[in-house]
Amino acid sequence: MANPLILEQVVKEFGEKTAVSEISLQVEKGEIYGLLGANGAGKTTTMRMVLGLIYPDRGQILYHGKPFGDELQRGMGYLPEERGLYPKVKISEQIKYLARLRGMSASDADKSLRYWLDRFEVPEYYDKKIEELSKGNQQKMGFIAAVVHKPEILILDEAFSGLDPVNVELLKETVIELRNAGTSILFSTHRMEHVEELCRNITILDRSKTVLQGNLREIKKRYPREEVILHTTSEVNGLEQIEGVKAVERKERGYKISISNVAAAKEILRKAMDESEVEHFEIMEPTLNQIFIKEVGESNE
Ligand SMILES: Nc1ncnc2c1ncn2[C@@H]1O[C@H](COP(=O)(O)OP(=O)(O)OP(=O)(O)O)[C@@H](O)[C@H]1O
Repeated sequence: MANPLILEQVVKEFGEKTAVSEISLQVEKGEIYGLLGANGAGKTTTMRMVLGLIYPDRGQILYHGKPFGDELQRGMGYLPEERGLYPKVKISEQIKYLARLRGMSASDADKSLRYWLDRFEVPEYYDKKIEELSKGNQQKMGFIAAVVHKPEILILDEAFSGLDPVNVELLKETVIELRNAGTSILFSTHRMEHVEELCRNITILDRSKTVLQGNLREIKKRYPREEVILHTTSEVNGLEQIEGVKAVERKERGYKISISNVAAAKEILRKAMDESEVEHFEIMEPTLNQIFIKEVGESNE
C-alpha cells in the first residue's frame, strides 16, 4: 500500500518569492517525520499545502497514493503554530463541532473529547472558554482539537512551543502513543533535542530548499566525530598540545575536547591512561544541533 503521505517536487511561490522549492518526502504509517529549518525556511508553507489550505504551484501531494479530496480532510489533524480556536466559545462546543465536521458522530466526538481532557487531567475544561485558560493550556486544547477525530495524518507545527517542561513531556508521550497506534506525523520544531528523541527521518529546509534529508541515524553516521568526553580521577596536563586537538574545555567531571581527526582521540586516551585513571572516554556523535548549524549556518555565510 502507498505511504500515507507523499510529496513529489512540490513548489510554492508567492509572487517573486519562492517559499518552498521542489520538496519531496514520504511519511510512512506510524512514523514521526521531522521538518526542520530556520525561520522563514518554508516549513509552515509546506504544512499548509499538505493540509490543502493552499495549493502547490508545481509538483504533487499524494495521500495514500491519491491526490487531495474532501474525504481526505477528515483523516487529517492540524495544530497550527498560531492558536486556532475561538477565545469566546465553550471548549466542548467548538472541539465537538470540529470533530463532527471531520466525520465523527456526536456521541463519539463527546467520548473522544472527554477521553483527552481526562488524559490531560483537566476534565473541568469541558465547560470553559479558551480565553479563560493560560497560553500553555490553550495550546493543549489546540492539540486535542487536532487529534479528537483520530486522524491518520497529524500535522504538528511547533506543537511544544510555549509549554512548561511537564507539559512538554505529557505531549511528547502522547505523540509517541499516537505514532505507536499507527498515526503518521509531520512534525516541525526548532528544538533539535525533540527531533533526536522523536523522529526517524528528517528534512532540513534552508530558504525554501532541501539541504539535508534522510534517516536521522544514518545522517549522523555520515558526519565526522569531532568531540571527545573524558573523565579522569586526576588532572591530565597538556591535552592542548596533542596534534589534532582544537580546543579543551574543563568540565565539572572532566574534559570536553574538540578534535579534527580520530588519531587525536587515540592520543588523548593514551595520554590520559598514562597520567591518570580513565573513568569515562567517549568519541561523541555530532548532535543534530551541530549538524543543523553546519548545514544551515554554512549556506547562509
Ligand atoms: N502568504 C504569503 N505571502 C507571501 N509570502 C509568504 C506567505 N506565506 C509565507 N511567505 C514567505 O514564505 C517564506 C516561508 O515561510 P514559512 O512560514 O513557510 O516559514 P517557516 O519555515 O514556517 O518559518 P518559521 O520557523 O519562522 O515559522 C517566508 O519568506 C515567508 O515570508
